[in-house]
Amino acid sequence: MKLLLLGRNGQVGWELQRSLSVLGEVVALDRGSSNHCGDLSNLEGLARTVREVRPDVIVNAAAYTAVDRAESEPELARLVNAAAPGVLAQEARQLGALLVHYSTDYVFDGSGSRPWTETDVPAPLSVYGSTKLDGERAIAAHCERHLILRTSWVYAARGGNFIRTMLRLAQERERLTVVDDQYGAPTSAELVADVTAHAIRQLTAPAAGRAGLAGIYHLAAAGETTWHGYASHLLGEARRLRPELPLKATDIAPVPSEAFVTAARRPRNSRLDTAKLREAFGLALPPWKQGVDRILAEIL
Ligand SMILES: NC(=O)C1=CN([C@@H]2O[C@H](COP(=O)(O)OP(=O)(O)OC[C@H]3O[C@@H](n4cnc5c(N)ncnc54)[C@H](OP(=O)(O)O)[C@@H]3O)[C@@H](O)[C@H]2O)C=CC1
Ligand SMILES: Cc1cn([C@H]2C[C@H](O)[C@@H](COP(=O)(O)OP(=O)(O)O[C@H]3O[C@@H](C)C(=O)[C@@H](O)[C@H]3O)O2)c(=O)[nH]c1=O
Ligand SMILES: [Mg+2]
Repeated sequence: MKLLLLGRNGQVGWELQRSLSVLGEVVALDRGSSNHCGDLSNLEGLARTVREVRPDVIVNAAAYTAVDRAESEPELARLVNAAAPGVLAQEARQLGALLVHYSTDYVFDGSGSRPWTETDVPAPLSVYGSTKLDGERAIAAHCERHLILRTSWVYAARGGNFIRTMLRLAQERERLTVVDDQYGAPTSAELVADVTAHAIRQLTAPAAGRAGLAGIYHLAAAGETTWHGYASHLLGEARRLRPELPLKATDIAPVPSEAFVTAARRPRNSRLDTAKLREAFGLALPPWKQGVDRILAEIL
């Protein structure tokens, strides 16, 4: 089996280089690759890459993920998050390839407190969320053989994420303010990559009925917290693991969303119901703290 991985240096892309390697030959590209075009803002180049590589599976881990910046750069966000996945879907369909793609809890408006299911109607609050939703729709419209995994609050030992931001801020400031009215589940890039490999294995197995597995699934670690709960847990754990770390922040103040002003609005309810994924693929999803503690041990 031949796999084409786009966005290989992102949080999820980096972990996919590991988890996909047991499935077959992986051609892994980033935007600066010289052998093939891996730049999602170059739609012709992207189509050419798929035609040259002729993969059995395309895994797209590249995306415009700067949530606040997207508010002032909507065209670029839409090109990368919506137009490029549409091109990948058309090319995958031509080849009969499986297209694997990622989306986000930010496609929802965050109303209510019930975990969102795959049949709930998305209504994004931000440019990022809206472009990600358009990407999902472009894929569903052009390529039946797709797997879209909607995940949330992704972190990894490398790359930009909330854990690394909090560890940095806690060394700079005595007091942090963190929102305590947005609920979700921090999910490790490792988990996303491992689940992806399991799902691809099942979707490409010669067994009958695999076609029925295509579609959209919610993938997040088990349990829930708020950004404040997440920050409190990770800084407590950091102190326990490395008492000598110069963490100045002793006060982590919980604040409502209105008190922490950002360019983009974010959903209050980002809980994802993962029953469909667990049942379809026979998987268990670990509690969110398990992955966070593991990555902290790695970072520190
Ligand atoms: N991060 C999160 O919290 C969440 C992410 N997701 C989704 O999961 C997927 C993976 O995200 P994650 O790994 O966390 O994101 P990262 O931001 O860590 O990685 C995204 C990668 O995409 C690359 N990229 C951006 N623009 C282009 C472009 N024009 N051409 C080629 N590559 C490009 C980035 O490269 P560079 O660094 O050079 O810009 C980066 O390597 C995305 O679809 C994202 O929307 C879903 C929910 C939560
Ligand atoms: C840095 C910081 C953030 N916050 C808040 C702002 C926001 O509501 C929340 C998280 O902020 P961040 O900017 O780190 O995270 P954000 O970029 O919103 O993370 C999102 O990224 C995209 C790609 C996704 O798809 C989402 O699932 C989600 O992970 O925490 C504080 O309250 N205090 C702080 O000091
Ligand atoms: Mg961010």
